[in-house]
Amino acid sequence: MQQSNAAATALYDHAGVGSLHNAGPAGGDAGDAVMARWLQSAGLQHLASPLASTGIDQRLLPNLLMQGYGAQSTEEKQRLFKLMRNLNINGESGLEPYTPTAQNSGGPAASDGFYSPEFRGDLGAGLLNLHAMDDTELLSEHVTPEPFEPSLFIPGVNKAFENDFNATTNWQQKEQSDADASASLFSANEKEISSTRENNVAKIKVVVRKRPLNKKEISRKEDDIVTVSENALTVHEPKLKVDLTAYVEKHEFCFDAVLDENVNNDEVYHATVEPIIPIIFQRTKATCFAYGQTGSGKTFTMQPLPLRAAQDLVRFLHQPIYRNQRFKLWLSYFEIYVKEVQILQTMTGKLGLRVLKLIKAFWLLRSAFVLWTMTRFIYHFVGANSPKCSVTLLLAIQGQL
Ligand SMILES: Nc1ncnc2c1ncn2[C@@H]1O[C@H](COP(=O)(O)OP(=O)(O)OP(=O)(O)O)[C@@H](O)[C@H]1O
Repeated sequence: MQQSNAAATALYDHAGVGSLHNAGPAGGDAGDAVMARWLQSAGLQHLASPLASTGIDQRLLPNLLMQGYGAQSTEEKQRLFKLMRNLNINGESGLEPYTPTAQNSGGPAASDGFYSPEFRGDLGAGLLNLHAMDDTELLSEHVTPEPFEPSLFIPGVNKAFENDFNATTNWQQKEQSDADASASLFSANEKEISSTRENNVAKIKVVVRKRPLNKKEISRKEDDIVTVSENALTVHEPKLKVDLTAYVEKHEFCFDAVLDENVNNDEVYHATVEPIIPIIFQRTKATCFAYGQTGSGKTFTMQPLPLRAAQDLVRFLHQPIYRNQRFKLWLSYFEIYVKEVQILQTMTGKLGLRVLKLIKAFWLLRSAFVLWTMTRFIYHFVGANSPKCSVTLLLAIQGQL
């Protein structure tokens, strides 16, 4: 490596005195000599003479080399690749940046040379500097979690969403109170915050749940390629460079919440459905659905949610504040299979409540069936081409879209 750097430096130095690139399109003796020394440094001197005899524009030679011109074996191609990388095309190796010398300042401009943008452009087609690639290009934009509006009636129920909201608004309140202790100003500010809150209520909350590797995947010794941190998950995608070295490309995605493989179904309920139950009592519509590849855990995740939601709904209906508001509980099951919607059962009022208690035992089986068909439907129309990933998306929607 040391050797090839030295050769690259030689090539670089010669650029200043008009050797390789200043030799013009037809090349020159000095340019040939530098090229030969450079190739020799990697034990590839045998590639120099065929190239020199071609009469090809010297500036195209590195590009041709990278395309395999002259090199026979994979090992030779790999050596060429390393050699080219050490040329510091992107200014990232140990070489100093090119500064035009007094000698060349009067001659052809540096921009015409080996390191010129024009030349780099030529190299670009054949030389892909993977080390210079910026993985962050693949990062999604940072998404600031937007909470649901907490219920006005049942403080404390919207724990998860309220925590999110408090995190974003606490600093505003603190700054304001520090700056001005005046109660009237504070209350004006509170009004402002409250109106901002009303205008900025997120209508959709997206939660991702990662499932653990299953027995089959473990027995096949598959890697767990998803890691979770706070509200982001990273997919570690194994890839191969052009020189066949393995590397891992990271793709990071942000969501309102990301639940790792250790969370239980109760925690899923707390993070997704529980906060939207009180919202229903504000006469707002709420929906929760799951999306994900087959086997990613949609049924496992969704199955316990309707029962938990029904328990909370009944509990709310019995609270004094709602008891006299003539709320009706109306349950219906329907199956969506391909293009057909079939209503399985509908119940209203007190009958609904009574039947709800009776069917508790059958609830799990029935909801699993309905959710299974629903998710199959969603998968069929939306997810057929999605990449394999062991995560389930839970979309908790409040209000009318
Ligand atoms: N978080 C989890 N923890 C433990 N096991 C899980 C988890 N999520 C899913 N599983 C298991 O993974 C398997 C597949 O899950 P599930 O049937 O829910 O997937 P699915 O997305 O509904 O698949 P399909 O779309 O084919 O119906 C099941 O055996 C389930 O028990």
